Amino acid sequence: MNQSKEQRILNFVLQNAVRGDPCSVVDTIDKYCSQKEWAMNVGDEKGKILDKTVQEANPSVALELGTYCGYSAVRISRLLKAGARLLTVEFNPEFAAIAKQMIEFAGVQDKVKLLEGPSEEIIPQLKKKYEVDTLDFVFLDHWKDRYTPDTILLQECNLLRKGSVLLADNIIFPGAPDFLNYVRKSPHFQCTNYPSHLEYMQVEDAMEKAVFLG
Ligand SMILES: O=C(NCCc1nnc(-c2ccc3[nH]cnc3c2)[nH]1)c1cc(-c2ccc(F)cc2)cc(O)c1O
Ligand SMILES: [Mg+2]
Repeated sequence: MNQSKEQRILNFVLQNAVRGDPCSVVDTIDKYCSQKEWAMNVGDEKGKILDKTVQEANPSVALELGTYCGYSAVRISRLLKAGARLLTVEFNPEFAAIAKQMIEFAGVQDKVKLLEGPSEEIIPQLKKKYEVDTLDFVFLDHWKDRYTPDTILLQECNLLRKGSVLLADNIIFPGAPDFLNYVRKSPHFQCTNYPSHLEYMQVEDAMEKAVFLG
């Protein structure tokens, strides 16, 4: 049975990156996906916007929706202060299995908890089952038509507090027009747009930051 693209990416990391070094894992995935096979990691150009937003927020508890191979989970967790944690949600069991190995190879498993299942089921469990009070930072990078319902669900579950930072990938490509509409029209969010490019391509893309105002 021939391997999946995600398995090939993991194998390339296991053979070429430095175990326990998150930066080398991130750089090695970028090298593979820019030179060999395109994949939907946030990539280095948008990754730098992600880095700055995470550093500014300096979260104690962060949530990622859409783990995929674990690239942004490794990228985010390498910046977290001691004792801080990232919860990352993945729906697809194959992706989750790859991401688990990627996170362990990078040595960030103590900071990252990978939750397998649909976001609409997991978000309502965060307070009781995963002992979350409120979320300081949320990275939305899952199915683009889930950004809006999940942003509403986060509010309904009282998981956002004044100052919680949402950062959404792919605002232009593949696009999340209803999310953009929702947060920009809402009096509860202060929005900032960050023009960029689709990972590993010269196609226009952007990220949107939406800070919850309470
Ligand atoms: O679909 C994307 N990302 C989503 C993956 C995912 N990984 N996990 C989930 C999940 C996780 C919990 C969920 N709960 C409910 N749905 C869920 C979906 N979704 C995506 C696609 C592209 C893309 C660009 C150009 C193209 F020509 C084709 C594709 C670029 C990107 O940067 C993306 O992020
Ligand atoms: Mg994306």
